[in-house]
Amino acid sequence: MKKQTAMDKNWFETAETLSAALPYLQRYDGAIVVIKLGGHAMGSDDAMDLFARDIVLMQQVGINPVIVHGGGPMINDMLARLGVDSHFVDGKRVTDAATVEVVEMVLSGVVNKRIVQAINRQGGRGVGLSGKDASLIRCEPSHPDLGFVGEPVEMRPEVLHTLFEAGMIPVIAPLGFGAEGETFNINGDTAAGAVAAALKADRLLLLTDVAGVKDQSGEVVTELTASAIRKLTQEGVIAGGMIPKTETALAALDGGVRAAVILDGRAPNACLLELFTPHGAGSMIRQDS
Ligand SMILES: Nc1ncnc2c1ncn2[C@@H]1O[C@H](COP(=O)(O)OP(=O)(O)O)[C@@H](O)[C@H]1O
Ligand SMILES: CC(=O)N[C@@H](CCC(=O)OP(=O)(O)O)C(=O)O
Repeated sequence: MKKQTAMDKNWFETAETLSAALPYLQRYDGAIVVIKLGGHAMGSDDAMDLFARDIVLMQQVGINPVIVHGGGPMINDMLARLGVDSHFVDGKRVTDAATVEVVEMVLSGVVNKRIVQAINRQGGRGVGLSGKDASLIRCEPSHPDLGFVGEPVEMRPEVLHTLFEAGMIPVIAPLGFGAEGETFNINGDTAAGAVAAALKADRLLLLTDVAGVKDQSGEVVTELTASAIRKLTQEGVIAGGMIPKTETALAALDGGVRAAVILDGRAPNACLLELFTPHGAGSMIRQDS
């Protein structure tokens, strides 16, 4: 069989690849796949359309896709336009009362609706919501120094099952609510992991701007166990923004997700190649057996 590459834009339109994909289509029938789309992985409108086409195709073949998005760069732009200073501690934005208003405006507004519209343009029915809707994500403060940064503590995923049954595709902005009615800003990876665990998802796909988790020599490792991740982190090979991503993957596995995959969201058909080909895409992380 010809090895498919991420450059094959019309991957699912050829009979050869479709027949190779058949066993995978059957395997994933009815599966729940949570996809985290980070701000850096959101490209031009054309790239967004290709991403949305993959998501709609997944749904058409029987998968229940859920998108959890980020939008850090878009929040940065808006804060800069408003003259509000912002900084990060350990990958999380220190979020005061003024900042959380802007975060909600940007994530639940422009970013969320851009994704919803892209899905709808491809013939799907995207429904935008945040962790506030239907009490999906209740949070507690993540750390006293971070202000309104939330850690998910209670999930109510029923609304997502209702949307699946209605044939709709949930698109979730990473915001939550607190016991006192506060709005919390949640790191996008953390929110995706919490949603995936609450749904006991079959796959958590973390889309980013690198091909996967790289080892000491800079090669992408296609299969990783939880203990291999811990070793690479201790050795400093996994660093920076990859640390919260791999931590999210491990927490999701502990929460009952079958496997998490870190892959390049900018590559055409990335999600389809991961799900429907023998070689997959990116780095797949599983529990130690
Ligand atoms: N071992 C590693 N393998 C791959 N990427 C790594 C590794 N260690 C650190 N990184 C960095 O992590 C980045 C991804 O994290 P981040 O920029 O936060 O992604 P996103 O904005 O998509 O959430 C990569 O672009 C890369 O620079
Ligand atoms: C607490 C925290 O840091 N929240 C993030 C939420 C958006 C996000 O995670 O966006 P990416 O996935 O594009 O990085 C923020 O304010 O930037």
